[in-house]
Amino acid sequence: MRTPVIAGNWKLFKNLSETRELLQELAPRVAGVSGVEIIVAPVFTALTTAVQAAMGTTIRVAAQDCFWEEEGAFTGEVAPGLLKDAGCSHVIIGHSERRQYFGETDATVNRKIKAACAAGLTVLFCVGETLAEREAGTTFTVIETQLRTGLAGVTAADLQRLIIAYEPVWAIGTGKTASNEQAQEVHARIRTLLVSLYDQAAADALRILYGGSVKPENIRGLMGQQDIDGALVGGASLKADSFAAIVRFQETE
Ligand SMILES: O=C(CO)COP(=O)(O)O
Repeated sequence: MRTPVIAGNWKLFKNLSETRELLQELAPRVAGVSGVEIIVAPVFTALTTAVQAAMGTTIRVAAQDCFWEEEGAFTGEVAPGLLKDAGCSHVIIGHSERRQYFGETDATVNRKIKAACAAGLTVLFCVGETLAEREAGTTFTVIETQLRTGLAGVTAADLQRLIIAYEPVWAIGTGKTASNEQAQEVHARIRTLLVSLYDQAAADALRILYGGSVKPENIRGLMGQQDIDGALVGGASLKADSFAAIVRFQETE
């Protein structure tokens, strides 16, 4: 049985007081939910505030990116060990917005994943195709390359520190969710690839989240799919009510 994961990627939203406020609103709304891992990913400057606000709850805190070196002359970067030191348990790596706007490549994603695992963080490794790639019929080729390169040198032991998030770029912030079937198809193929890269047991244990316009209204259908083990939520994670409703997907009608 894979424990579902519901993660909120707050992107570049929420200052310190808003971070505190959102977590104070969220905590009572998700208290008592068992069997779901809950993660929020605020901006770097709000991480320690979030860690403090989440103390005593089951909510875990993720960073939205990290660097691959632990220290050195790398102005502006944040090391995985520093995230751990700040109280983060998770880090998002390879989000399509970093690939699109900040020059993230499969090779840098790979270095970051290995460094984050070595620092003892759990990685939310994002993959996904653009609309042009889907329309050209290359969805799975693109994702396979992202996975093969991203996971190069990632050991079976490291894999236990990994969660994959499939986020079709065309579904992010557009209100267009992949259909349950479209998402399931890609998730199943990701799992099959993991069997060939590792083994059946490792692939069976790994959580694969879906991301892209996830809302309280569509989470249940997505979670009903065999290979969908949770969600990476953007917009709907910025409000306590909608994020809590997604976390409580087992209870919605
Ligand atoms: O990018 C996402 C999460 O990382 C998805 O964002 P939306 O839920 O706003 O589409």
